Amino acid sequence: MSHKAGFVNIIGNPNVGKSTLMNAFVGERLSIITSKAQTTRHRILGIVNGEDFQLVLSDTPGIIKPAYEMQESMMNFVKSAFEDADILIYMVEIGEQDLKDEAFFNKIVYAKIPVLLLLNKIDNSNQEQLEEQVAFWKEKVPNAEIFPISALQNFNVPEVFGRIIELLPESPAYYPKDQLTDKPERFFVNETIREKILLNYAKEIPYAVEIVTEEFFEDEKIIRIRSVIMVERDTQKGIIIGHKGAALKKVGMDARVDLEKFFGKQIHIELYVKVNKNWRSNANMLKRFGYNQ
Ligand SMILES: Nc1nc2c(ncn2[C@@H]2O[C@H](COP(=O)(O)OP(=O)(O)OP(=O)(O)O)[C@@H](O)[C@H]2O)c(=O)[nH]1
Repeated sequence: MSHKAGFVNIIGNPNVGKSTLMNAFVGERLSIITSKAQTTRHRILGIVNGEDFQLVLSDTPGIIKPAYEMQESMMNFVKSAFEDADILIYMVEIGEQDLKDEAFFNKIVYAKIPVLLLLNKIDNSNQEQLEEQVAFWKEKVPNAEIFPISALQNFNVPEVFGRIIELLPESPAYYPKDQLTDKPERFFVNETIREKILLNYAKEIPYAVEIVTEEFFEDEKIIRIRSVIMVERDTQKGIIIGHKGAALKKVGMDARVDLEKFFGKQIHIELYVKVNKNWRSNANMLKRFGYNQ
């Protein structure tokens, strides 16, 4: 049986309905994971698995609200939104006229991947307004397929989903399907730790790590987590640990704050650092998320 898989990047201003769309997709489909966890350059909104497909939806927060000061980082975000994805979803809401950033907007117009423009919240509009808006966006983004939708009311959402599946390239799954549905918590933990490493260290380090959560034990009150941060070289191990362990401790504390919010429970987290020269070659499935820089 042939299998399709790919990355769909959703961009759009805050509050246009990205999370609601994800939920609508889930309502339609099988297994799913949602998180606000951040990968290197994308925030994964969810993964939708079917027997013969896997759809990884992410957004690129840096685009709309530049959270990173360095110009270079911004450029990476820009690049990744258009080059790492197989399909680009540009989500707008009724009444919206433009992306705030004109240069960015032009990128959408010249994107080399298929662009689906979702005009959301049409339950808030009438026929006349809708027609006017569709005409407006057709002119603005001639390369896009336009779908008026209501993510909230699931209007036209199955059609969008079907079109995405059609457009997905033939590919094996990027994430192991059952493992993910079995142990999504570990995945969130890994991505949260990864994010904290990204924020706390100089640029070279984050790309050289892989996180493995070896223990995730939950009882009524507390979640106990033990994770290993794998690096390629001894020098990197030293940097991650830091003077008297201070740097690693900071990563653990920062991660704990986020994880407590996410899981709504007290978290106890232990972090270890190990040197494993070959992790990179074992991490194929994660390459597309920027591990291969
Ligand atoms: N009327 C209407 N409201 C919607 C629709 N889709 C989303 N909303 C509402 O719009 C608000 C924002 O929706 P979210 O899904 O959180 O938007 P988002 O793009 O994920 O927001 P950020 O995470 O801030 O970027 C919520 O109050 C939703 O209920 C829709 O189709 N119709």
